[in-house]
Amino acid sequence: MEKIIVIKCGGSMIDTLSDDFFIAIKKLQETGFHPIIVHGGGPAINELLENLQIKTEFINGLRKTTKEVMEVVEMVLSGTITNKLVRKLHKHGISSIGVTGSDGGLMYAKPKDVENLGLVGEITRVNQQFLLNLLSIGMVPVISPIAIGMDFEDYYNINADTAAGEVAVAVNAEKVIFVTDVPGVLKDNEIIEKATASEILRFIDDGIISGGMIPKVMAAIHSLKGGMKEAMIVSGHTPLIAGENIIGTTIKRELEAVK
Ligand SMILES: Nc1ncnc2c1ncn2[C@@H]1O[C@H](COP(=O)(O)OP(=O)(O)O)[C@@H](O)[C@H]1O
Ligand SMILES: CC(=O)N[C@@H](CCC(=O)OP(=O)(O)O)C(=O)O
Repeated sequence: MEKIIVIKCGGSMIDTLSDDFFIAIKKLQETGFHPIIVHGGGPAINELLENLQIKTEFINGLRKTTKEVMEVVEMVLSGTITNKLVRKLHKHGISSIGVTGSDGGLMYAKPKDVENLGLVGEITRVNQQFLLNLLSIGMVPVISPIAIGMDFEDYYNINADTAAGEVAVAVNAEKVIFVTDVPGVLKDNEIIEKATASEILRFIDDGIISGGMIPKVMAAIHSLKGGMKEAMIVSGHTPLIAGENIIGTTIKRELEAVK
């Protein structure tokens, strides 16, 4: 299937997404694109953990996930946030369906580093056909980044940027767009409009890119290596289909970027 766009909605801005965002998704569909949404929800998970007085900590941008934390992560991501997004999409006339890694065996994972990160997973397989089937009937899949273990019992917390990158590679997407709370990758408060993978890696080394921006750019680089043409990082307040004038950071493969 052609013209698949993976859109990752960061938890940092899910509650402030404007009608324009959903109108843009509708327009994408009307112009022949097949959007897939992968969502995060870090801030909402933090809030519920705090209310429940469960301690949480991040190691290199990943949440150390005990069994107790995992229950909250699944509750917030696959319960509250997926359904919130699906309702908003339907309100804007977009047929959508919320799925987690368990649905249709969508995403399998193995532990990334049990000792230090507990139930944080590394995706081992994405069921591409399941997603293509949903797209072929005009559905927008809204994916919660929880994956299942090969034993069908364990389940894992996946960083949503990483999940979006893996989904993009699996369905051979044209593009992945990371929608977040900043207007792109910033350097000295200015948006870096275009960058290659190697420039991005240098920005990480130099400390220009840090924290939550790291999994985004790493997922972008992973999907470019997997064959995708370009990845973008944009603000949730930027109209997604402003064509050539879309404001944000575009990351391309090396050869294309120098053209
Ligand atoms: N160079 C950079 N440019 C822009 N944002 C950056 C940069 N380095 C670190 N960040 C941080 O990354 C954050 C976005 O990541 P994150 O908070 O995880 O958002 P989301 O919930 O959308 O995934 C920004 O709010 C900013 O604090
Ligand atoms: C392993 C890991 O860190 N998982 C994330 C999943 C949600 C997420 O990635 O949300 P954002 O996109 O809002 O950051 C977490 O537990 O917060």
